[in-house]
Parts: sequence; structure tokens; C-alpha cells
Amino acid sequence: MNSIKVIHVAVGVIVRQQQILLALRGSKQHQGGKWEFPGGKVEADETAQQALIRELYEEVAITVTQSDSLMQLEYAYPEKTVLLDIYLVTAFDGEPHGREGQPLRWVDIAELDSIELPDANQPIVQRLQQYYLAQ
Ligand SMILES: Nc1nc2c([nH]c(=O)n2[C@H]2C[C@H](O)[C@@H](COP(=O)(O)OP(=O)(O)OP(=O)(O)O)O2)c(=O)[nH]1
Ligand SMILES: [Mg+2]
Repeated sequence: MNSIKVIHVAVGVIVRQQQILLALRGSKQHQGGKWEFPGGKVEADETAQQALIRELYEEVAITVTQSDSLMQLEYAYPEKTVLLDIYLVTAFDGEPHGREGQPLRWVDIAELDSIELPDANQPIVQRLQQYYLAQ
């Protein structure tokens, strides 16, 4: 049977001066109360990169001007399976603010592994720390 629906999500790792932007998920959302990389579901009529640009504008009011694919990962939560399409956002216009009232924070890449992120995000943190803190 092919009844498992995978939810395709575009996620932005927004980097500025060795720090990364996190947003707090609402307590009633899936994975609520955890800090996320801003992003959201890819709609039927768009590519993941288009969804990224739309979501980052809707959620944190920035216009992405440079984004590159970092990795894709699928993760099965007990209640749903997500396919995260993760982009490194290295240039953008505007100063981020939480347009939906959500708190935002900039964190050092070295600090990322001590923050409560959604369970699926562990490989992203590993990759970022390897990539930026290698030397
Ligand atoms: N944005 C985001 N979502 C993540 C991360 N890690 C992770 O497992 N997810 C999951 C949680 C959700 O099940 C899904 C993203 O859904 P979402 O709630 O952000 O979707 P959306 O912005 O389109 O929101 P909505 O309109 O459906 O409320 O992906 C992450 O770092 N960032
Ligand atoms: Mg979202």
C-alpha cells in the first residue's frame, strides 16, 4: 500500500556573521515549543526553492537573494513523515522579525547543539557544525 503521505517542507538556514536565525514554534503546533529554522510546506504549484522564498517572506519578512541547497532529509515522526528540503540562505534583504508574533533569536553555530530543535533536525546541526567549525 502506498498510503503514507510525506509532507514536503522547505527550510531556511539563514546565516549571518557565523550566526543562524531560529524561530520559536507555537506551543500548539507540531513540534511545538521547539526552535526551528524558518520555513513551511511546499504547495502543489511551486518548487521547494519558491516555497522557501515565499515562507521566509511570510514568516520573518526577509527577501532571500542567495540560497543554495544544503541537504534533504526524510524523518518519520510518530504522527507524520516529513521531507525537509534544507537551504543555506547566505544573503537576504530586510531585517528579520517574527511576522506571526513568534520570537526569533540569532545563535552561534557552536551553540546549536545545546538548543531544543525538532527531532528531525539533528543531522542538519551536525552538518552545519562540521561545515563551519571544521578548522
Ligand atoms: N519550519 C520548519 N519545520 C520543521 C523543522 N524541522 C521539522 O521537523 N519541521 C517540521 C515541523 C512541521 O511538521 C513541518 C513544517 O510545517 P510548518 O508548520 O512550518 O508549515 P507551514 O509554515 O506551512 O505552516 P502552516 O501554514 O501549515 O501552519 O516540518 C524546521 O527546522 N523548520
Ligand atoms: Mg512554518
